[in-house]
Amino acid sequence: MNVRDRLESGRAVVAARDADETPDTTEIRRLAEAAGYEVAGEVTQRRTEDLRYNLGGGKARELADVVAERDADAVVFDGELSPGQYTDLLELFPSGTTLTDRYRLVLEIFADGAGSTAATTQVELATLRYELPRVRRATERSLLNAATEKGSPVLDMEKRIDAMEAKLDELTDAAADRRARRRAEGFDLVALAGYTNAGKSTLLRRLADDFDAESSAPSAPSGDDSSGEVSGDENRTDDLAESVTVEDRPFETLETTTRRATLGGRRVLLTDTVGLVADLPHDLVRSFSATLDEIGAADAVLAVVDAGADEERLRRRVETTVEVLAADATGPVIPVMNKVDRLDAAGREAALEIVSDVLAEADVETREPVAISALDGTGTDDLRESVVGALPGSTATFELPPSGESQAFVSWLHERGDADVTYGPESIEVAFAGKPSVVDEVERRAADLRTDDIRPDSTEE
Ligand SMILES: Nc1nc2c(ncn2[C@@H]2O[C@H](COP(=O)(O)OP(=O)(O)OP(=O)(O)O)[C@@H](O)[C@H]2O)c(=O)[nH]1
Ligand SMILES: [Mg+2]
Repeated sequence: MNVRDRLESGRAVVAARDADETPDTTEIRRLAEAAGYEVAGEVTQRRTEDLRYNLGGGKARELADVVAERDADAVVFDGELSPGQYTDLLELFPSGTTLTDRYRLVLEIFADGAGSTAATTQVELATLRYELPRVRRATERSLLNAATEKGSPVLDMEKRIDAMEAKLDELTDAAADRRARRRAEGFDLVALAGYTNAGKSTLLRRLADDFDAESSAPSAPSGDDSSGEVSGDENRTDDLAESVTVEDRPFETLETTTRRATLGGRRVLLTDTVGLVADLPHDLVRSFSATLDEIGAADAVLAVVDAGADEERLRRRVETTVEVLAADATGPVIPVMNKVDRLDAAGREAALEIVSDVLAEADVETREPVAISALDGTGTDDLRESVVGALPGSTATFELPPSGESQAFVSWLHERGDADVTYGPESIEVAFAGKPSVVDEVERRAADLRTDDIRPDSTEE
């Protein structure tokens, strides 16, 4: 879904304030562009927050002048504005100017790009949750007893929020059922998580079975199911309505998407998730529950970071990612340092140090970081190995009688995990490694084939 290519939100002046240093506007500019604004100028200030305007009064008036000079339609503010600051700033600007803070900007991007019911509902819910306290305050100010009065805007919003939460619960339950089904079919679930623009979708394409990583289009035909569902049919993937697009801009991916991958003989479902961004109120992140659910349900999580980012950004982005993972991930986390094609040995070393540093402080179960380039494939074999090592696994060795039935069983084994098969004159010897639940089933089926020589040696990891 690339509605945003056609979207034009007008000309915007970007404003940013930071108490400790001159604000860096790179990210807010890129977010503004992703929301369809043409950035026509910027005003920044280093000072503590002014209660009235957020910026100092003089700076706020300077901002108004720049808006007029540049003939801008909008101001994009890098931060969260209180309802009062929002109103007072707007009053300074030429009439007709719109004002968007960081939070609303992200909501705008999502509102413009969200396609599926779940994503649209999540955006609407996040917007309502954001507006509710503001409307409540405004209503209180106008002396309406909003909470009790029938038909009041507050009551109305509360009802809509309840309805949307119920709708989302249903969708969430359906997604959970789907994951349970996939697990029962022997799939491991792996989620790709990380800061926006880190290269998650590029990596998904690199690892998935049905993509040629070099091409920009999926190699399998598109179906019309946008739910992220993967077909139970062994041979094809049915969820390609949303193509996995890669773009050098924040929030290119606005929905979770799942693809099939085979890693070390294991059948894995890889889920690409919505990117994270720093400095958003927690409940907005919470609103994108599909992403958090996928992270929470995954047997392993790949935490993708752009290792090419400068030190300060890298640290901030890893911190943002780790914060979310610490709250939601239950499986082991593999830090993936992507884009190392942009770094020399010293750069890689420096990036590794920062990543390890942040991870050491974090309350998550992590594995060794793996350095890769999703773009040129460097390190992706190591990553595959690391993922397989992080997945819950056990092994079993057994012999089968040389029969047609055993043959069919062996083909089945190859689809369920890593089967090492040796054909002898009297028997077929098999060493199998895979998901514990699959290994249990394998042992049962092998026993049914009347082998009397089953020697399971379970090695839980
Ligand atoms: N040099 C280099 N660029 C990369 C690599 N991986 C991804 N990129 C580029 O980084 C940009 C973002 O890649 P995406 O895969 O869209 O990133 P994402 O994490 O899915 O981003 P969102 O969906 O926006 O959160 C694109 O321009 C990619 O071509 C890499 O290994 N090396
Ligand atoms: Mg993406």
